[in-house]
Amino acid sequence: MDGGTVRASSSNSPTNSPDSAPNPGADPAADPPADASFHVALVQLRVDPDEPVSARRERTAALVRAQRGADLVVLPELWPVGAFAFDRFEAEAEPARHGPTAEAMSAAARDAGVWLHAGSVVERAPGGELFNTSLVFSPDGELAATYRKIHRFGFDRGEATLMDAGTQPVTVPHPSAVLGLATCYDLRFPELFRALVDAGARLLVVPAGWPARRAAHWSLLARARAVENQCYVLACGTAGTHAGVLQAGHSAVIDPWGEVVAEASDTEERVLTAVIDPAEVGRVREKFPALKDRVL
Ligand SMILES: O=C(O)CCC(=O)C(=O)O
Repeated sequence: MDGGTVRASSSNSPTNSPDSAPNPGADPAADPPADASFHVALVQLRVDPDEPVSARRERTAALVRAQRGADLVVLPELWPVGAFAFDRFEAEAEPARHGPTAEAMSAAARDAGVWLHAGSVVERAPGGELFNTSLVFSPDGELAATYRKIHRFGFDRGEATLMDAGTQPVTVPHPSAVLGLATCYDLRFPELFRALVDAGARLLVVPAGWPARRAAHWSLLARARAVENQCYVLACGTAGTHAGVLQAGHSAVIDPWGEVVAEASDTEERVLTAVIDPAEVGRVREKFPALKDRVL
C-alpha cells in the first residue's frame, strides 16, 4: 500500500433476495434524519497474482479493521482470486456462507463494528455451479445479504462461460439508507439500477475489477447511474494488474446530483474515504423531481 488516502466530504434506501439473510436495523423505508453524516471507506485493493490468496485475505481483514468508525466499508469485485484469473476460479471457489472469505470478513466487520460490503467471491453453490457473489455483513458479523451478479462479463468467454447468472436484484436495509447492490459489468445495464431504485435504494454500491483500457466508461457510467437515479454511487475498483489486465482504479463516491465527492486519482492501492449525507437524496429528488416523470 502506498499510504495514499484521499479524503473528501459532501453536504450532501427492496427486500432481500431469496439468497439473502435477513438483517437487523432501523426501518429502511423511513427517510434518513436530515443532515446525517455517513462515513464511507472504499478500499481500492491491489490484487497481485504473486500474493497468496490467504495472505491477501489477512491483509484485507486488517484494512477493514482499520476502518473502525466508518458507517460502510466497501471492497472490490472478486478480490480474493482476481476478476480475470479465470484459471483459478474452480480452485478458489468457496461457499458464500462460512467459506474462508466469508469467515474472515465476518470477523473483520465484527471487530471493527462496521457494515461491510465485502466485494465478491467466486461462490460454489450447493449444486456445484459458480456465481460471482457479493457478501454484505452487519457490524455484528452476520451475513446480512448476498447478491449474485446478474450480468456476466466476457461475451463468449471468461466469467460468461464459467459462471451462472444471478436473477434477483438485491437491496440491503442499512439503518441509515437502503443500499442497492450491483457488480462491475452490471453498471452498463441501467434497468437493474431502476429496479433497485424502485425497491428503495438510495446508495448504489458497485464493486468492480474494471480494466484500465475502458476507464473512461467506468467514470462516465458511474456518474450517469447517480444522475439518472438521483442516488449516491459508491464505485469501488481494484488496483494493480492481475492476470495481465491492468485495472482502472479510480474508485469514486458520487452524489445524487452527479458531483464527484471523492475519487482515487490513480490505480494504486488506497483507501478512499468520504462523508456523505443520505438525506441529500430526498432533497435532490424533491427539488428536481425527474423520477416522478417516468412513463415506462
Ligand atoms: O464492462 C466493462 O468494460 C468491464 C466489465 C468487467 O470487467 C467485469 O464485469 O468483470
